[in-house]
Amino acid sequence: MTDGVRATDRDGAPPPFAMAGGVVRRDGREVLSGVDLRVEAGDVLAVLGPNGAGKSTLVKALLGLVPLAAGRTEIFGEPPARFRGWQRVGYVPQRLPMGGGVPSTVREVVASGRTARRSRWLPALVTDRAADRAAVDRALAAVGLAGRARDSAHLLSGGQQQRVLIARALAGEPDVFVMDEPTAGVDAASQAALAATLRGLADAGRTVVLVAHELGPLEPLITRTVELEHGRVARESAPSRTGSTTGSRTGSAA
Ligand SMILES: Nc1ncnc2c1ncn2[C@@H]1O[C@H](COP(=O)(O)OP(=O)(O)OP(=O)(O)O)[C@@H](O)[C@H]1O
Repeated sequence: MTDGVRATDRDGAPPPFAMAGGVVRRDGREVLSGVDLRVEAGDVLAVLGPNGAGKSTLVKALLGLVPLAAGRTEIFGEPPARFRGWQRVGYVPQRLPMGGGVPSTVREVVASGRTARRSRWLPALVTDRAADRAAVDRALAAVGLAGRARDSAHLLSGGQQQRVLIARALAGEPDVFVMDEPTAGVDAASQAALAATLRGLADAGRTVVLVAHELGPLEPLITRTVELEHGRVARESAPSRTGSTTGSRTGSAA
């Protein structure tokens, strides 16, 4: 492989994410320093590291939500600015964004995960609307919030809001999930439920990138880990599908 960005997988398809020499500066300070990272289809990758190491910045940069000051990154072979397949990517941010002062119900937030699947120009067909409703119902059930669908999302606890955001991503039925600390502030039972959901996604061949401080019950699902320190990849390991670590190395990710 000569170029971390351009290389393709065995089928010739570009990988979900490929970053080469990624640098991000915030307030004139380098918070991501020359990160090389390829995420292959089917990876369940955990991005680990201490507070402030750059984990959230890395996943936002992979998605093009923060610009690179140097280096390159691609989503399914396209730079984020040219990428058009957003229905293939589900992002679970750390917090529920506060939108415009209009309270949204849990169902409305989860249903917004379907938006990228719809045409901007054509009205939704009746069959599309039925598929949307069914996907939203499945997503709500998967995170145990079916009974809270009509509640205001902003009045839920932090852990429940996190589950709403996970459901929003599930509702979009994407190929790739990017989750920023999906277990932060979530009780043990909800973490176990999330682990079961992730197991289903992994078994279905979905790609998952998740940021975590502690893996907890998610640990057995993780196929790769990347550990950041001070904005650099300090360690990379490749635990097996069953979660036991098969190897690790120190240095920059390839
Ligand atoms: N919008 C911003 N403006 C300025 N600095 C920022 C901004 N966002 C993040 N930073 C800084 O970038 C560095 C990396 O932050 P980031 O949130 O990516 O780390 P993290 O590893 O995800 O931390 P945590 O585990 O606490 O969420 C930190 O020093 C942080 O203060």
